[in-house]
Amino acid sequence: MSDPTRIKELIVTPIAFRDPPLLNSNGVHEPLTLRIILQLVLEDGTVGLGESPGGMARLERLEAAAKVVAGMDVFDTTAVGAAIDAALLPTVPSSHERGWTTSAVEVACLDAQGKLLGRPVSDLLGGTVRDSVPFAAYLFYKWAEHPALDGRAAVGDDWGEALDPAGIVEQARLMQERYGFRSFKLKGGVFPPDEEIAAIKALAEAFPGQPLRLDPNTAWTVETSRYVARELDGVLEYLEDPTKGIEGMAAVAKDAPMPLGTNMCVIAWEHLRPAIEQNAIQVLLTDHHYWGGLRRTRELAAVCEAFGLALSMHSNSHLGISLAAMTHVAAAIPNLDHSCDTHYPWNSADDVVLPGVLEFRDGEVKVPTGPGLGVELDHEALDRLHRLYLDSGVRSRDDTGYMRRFQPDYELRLPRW
Ligand SMILES: O=C([O-])C(=O)C[C@H](O)[C@@H](O)C(=O)[O-]
Ligand SMILES: [Mg+2]
Repeated sequence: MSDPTRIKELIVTPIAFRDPPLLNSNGVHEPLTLRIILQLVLEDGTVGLGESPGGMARLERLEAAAKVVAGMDVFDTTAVGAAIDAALLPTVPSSHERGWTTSAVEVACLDAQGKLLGRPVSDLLGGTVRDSVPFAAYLFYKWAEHPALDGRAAVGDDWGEALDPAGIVEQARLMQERYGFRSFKLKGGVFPPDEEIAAIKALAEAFPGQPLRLDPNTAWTVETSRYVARELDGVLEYLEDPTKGIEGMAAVAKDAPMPLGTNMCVIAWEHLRPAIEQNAIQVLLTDHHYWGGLRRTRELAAVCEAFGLALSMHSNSHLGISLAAMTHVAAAIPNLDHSCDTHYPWNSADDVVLPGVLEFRDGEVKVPTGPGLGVELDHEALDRLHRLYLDSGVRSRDDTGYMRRFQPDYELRLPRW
């Protein structure tokens, strides 16, 4: 007799979807970005959903994971994670890298468990401490459109250009109008620091009292970071990854007047000890996609609480399965001190989940109450975006290479200033 909680198969589907020309310290987002959608099918036909960042390496690892999880019990997530980890170990020495794979599969397991039990994933994480989760508007310098290229016409969007303080304030107003966000993060590291300081000051004037953050993704030296921190004293709730590495961040933190946050220098369990010992960071941006999944993220929150680190949440270009997972875990973490990052407004037009559940009201997403993640797969959208993946030929993210198509002398330099 078949056992309903046994995993029958893991279906791994790479997809591509539209992305605006968002600028960062590495270059510019390409017209298409990649994710991988997981359908974990149980013997009884229950399907658990997962979503992972894309790219060939991640796809191959998830396909390898699919081979080892078949036949395992969906409630045995520790064993599922260990089996995947062991399968990847010979070819993927980095535990952080292996974590991307185990995390995506854990979310699919939890979604399936919730569906079997008729309970939301947040219940499986210990229950909610908030009914809705606050997110920040994620502001980017951006071009008005993807320029015409290789016979392809230019691709515009309804956000417009943002290349100076006025453009950033206008984008923030649109974000607030459309989604009600009450805090703002600016992706920096694009223009000389004084221009980005001016943009933050313009936001502070336009949105008095609303929390602001700036994240140049290590585009600055220690000296430049100290200068920016001084200039933005009293203006930022935290400054994110101004410079590279735990030592560099510790040097900046010594006299920065605001907390420093990271999703770059503390990305694995072994980074916590040196970062805490050196007081390199005061805010950790967690991300269940690489911290081992939703349960490990909950555990990470407890570690942060023990050591007095504040907690925020990182995001990359993502769709609704990830947003649902982020919302469930954020709802279950008592010490979530800051609104979470999300790229969702930039990509939601191409979602793979049916509309109606994940909506931003006053900058918050209500925690889904349906079984599992509470979202339903849009099979038509999945097929369409998988075909787009196959036809596009895009197989990895290359912000720098894409920038060079328009500025051949563009150099990736970190720190740049
Ligand atoms: O907080 C962050 O560092 C990010 O969101 C990383 C992303 O890759 C962001 O820089 C982007 O999408 O360009
Ligand atoms: Mg960051």
